[in-house]
Amino acid sequence: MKTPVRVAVTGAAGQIGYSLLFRIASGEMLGKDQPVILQMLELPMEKAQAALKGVMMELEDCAFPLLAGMVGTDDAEVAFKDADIALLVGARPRGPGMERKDLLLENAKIFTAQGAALNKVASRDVKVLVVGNPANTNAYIAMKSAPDLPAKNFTAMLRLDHNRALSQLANKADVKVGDIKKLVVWGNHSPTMYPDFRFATVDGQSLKDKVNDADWNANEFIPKVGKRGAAIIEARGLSSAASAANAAIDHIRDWVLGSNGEWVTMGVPSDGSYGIPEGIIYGVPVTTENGEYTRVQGLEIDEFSRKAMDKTLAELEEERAGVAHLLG
Ligand SMILES: NC(=O)C1=CN([C@@H]2O[C@H](COP(=O)(O)OP(=O)(O)OC[C@H]3O[C@@H](n4cnc5c(N)ncnc54)[C@H](O)[C@@H]3O)[C@@H](O)[C@H]2O)C=CC1
Ligand SMILES: O=C([O-])CC(=O)C(=O)O
Repeated sequence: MKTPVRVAVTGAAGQIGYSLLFRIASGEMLGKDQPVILQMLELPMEKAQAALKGVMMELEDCAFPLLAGMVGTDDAEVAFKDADIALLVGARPRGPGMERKDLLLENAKIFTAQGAALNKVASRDVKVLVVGNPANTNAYIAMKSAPDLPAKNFTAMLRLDHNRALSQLANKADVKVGDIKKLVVWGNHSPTMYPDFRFATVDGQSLKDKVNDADWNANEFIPKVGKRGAAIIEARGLSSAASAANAAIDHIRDWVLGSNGEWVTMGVPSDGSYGIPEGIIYGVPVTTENGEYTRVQGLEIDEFSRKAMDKTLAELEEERAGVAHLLG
């Protein structure tokens, strides 16, 4: 039997938490032979703690053989103690008519405190995925608040956007979603993101050539992927939860277990490539192996793409400036 992996999940009693925890405990994230200990954080409020207790009772009732232990707490330093993986989900979600950056200042405080707690007590190799919005800038805040941890361990979730783009492309080109390779979503998890299928292939053939519709790309595909979160809120009255949890599982699974040479999109601190200033958490294509991600380098950036990538970068720089005063 393998040593259990400690997985911290914040916002554990929320909608995404409810879709996420059971799948982690069943082995869908780290493998069917990997025991896990769930370390769950919720707000120090009676209602949130009671809801967390209920979730833990249900986890118990599933009798998951891989669930080697559970902790439920309102103290970040307890939740993050020796954590190998930290899924930072807990934050206020947006409602109708809001943009994700409207949540910036409200949610920023959470990520300064949680970054500091991770810095103090988590495993030095902790892999952090920020889901709470605005995800890229929250990941940046957590990273800056954890100076003793490697910056590369802080990532933001662009995988839901990547998966959304895959499905739209599969429909348009009438191909199987699983056959599409080499897709990327550049930038911020916001409507400025740039889903880019210029390099994508299906069975080794160019997907761009197959689609061959620049108007659809610019005027339907890109805005549809960018605004999908809002469309879900409009339809459901609540923001995406099951698909967000699914993307979080995809992100961590690939980071830990490897992507077998396939490209996946992760929001990671920039190394300066593609004209993205160092440190900005920006969606880029990566491959993953042995628990590490490697950027896909050297892709050609044409004029249309440069413009789109600069636009989403400008938004991230604006968000960063908006929280600079919190980072001392
Ligand atoms: N990056 C992405 O692709 C996506 C991000 N999101 C974001 O994920 C976040 C969570 O969404 P939902 O689960 O739908 O919201 P929710 O409101 O159902 O759950 C959030 C939970 O977090 C808890 N919480 C709030 N502050 C906390 C703190 N400081 N520490 C611990 N727990 C805390 C709340 O009590 C609540 O139970 C939101 O910010 C949402 O916008 C949602 C979908 C996709
Ligand atoms: O749109 C939202 O606020 C929730 C989210 O991030 C998404 O579904 O992409």
